[in-house]
Amino acid sequence: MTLTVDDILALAPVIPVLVIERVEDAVPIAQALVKGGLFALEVTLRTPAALDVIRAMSTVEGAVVGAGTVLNPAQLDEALEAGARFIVSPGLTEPLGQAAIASGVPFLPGTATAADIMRGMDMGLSRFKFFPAETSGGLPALKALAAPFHQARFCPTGGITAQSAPQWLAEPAVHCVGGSWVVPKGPIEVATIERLAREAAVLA
Ligand SMILES: O=C(O)C(=O)C[C@H](O)[C@H](O)COP(=O)(O)O
Repeated sequence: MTLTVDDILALAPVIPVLVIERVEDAVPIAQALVKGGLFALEVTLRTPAALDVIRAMSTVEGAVVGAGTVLNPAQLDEALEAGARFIVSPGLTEPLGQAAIASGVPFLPGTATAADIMRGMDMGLSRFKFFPAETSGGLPALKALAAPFHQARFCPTGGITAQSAPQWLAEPAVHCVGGSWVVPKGPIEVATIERLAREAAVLA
């Protein structure tokens, strides 16, 4: 099923940002996240295994697997080829933006300033990652940016925690938040991931 960017943002209040080193971890982690109630999974292209992780996670029923840290059209093509159903980028460049729009894939480019958002809107985009959320001024900055851009909606990411997420989610311009806290680095039990996902899925 083809989903729109709004469909993706509405799947759960939190998009887990995943940095997965070992492809054998992909399916158990995706199963735990889906079981916990998080369905849109952002696999960052930060590890050599990432494209195979996207392929493996895409076999898990209920998982909607996307690629993060997509920096250019070549990586966009690789991610799409691996089956990514949405694309997240830390920023917005003209080449990546044009290629993503031409492909039709739901695309969430990073923005941190009014000029970033205006560049995205010039391309016809209105859904953005706000990145890096906490160090770009946090919630006060997002509120100030959202005021003039009332059609824009955001998925703030970067420095957000289970504790701070509810304040972000209470902002009308925020559709969901992204964060790596659901799958912390290092060896971790799938039961813990499922519990963290379950807690994240009911944040509002
Ligand atoms: O990899 C990317 O594409 C990024 O843009 C960065 C990630 O979204 C953040 O690093 C997640 O932030 P934390 O939840 O603070 O770990």
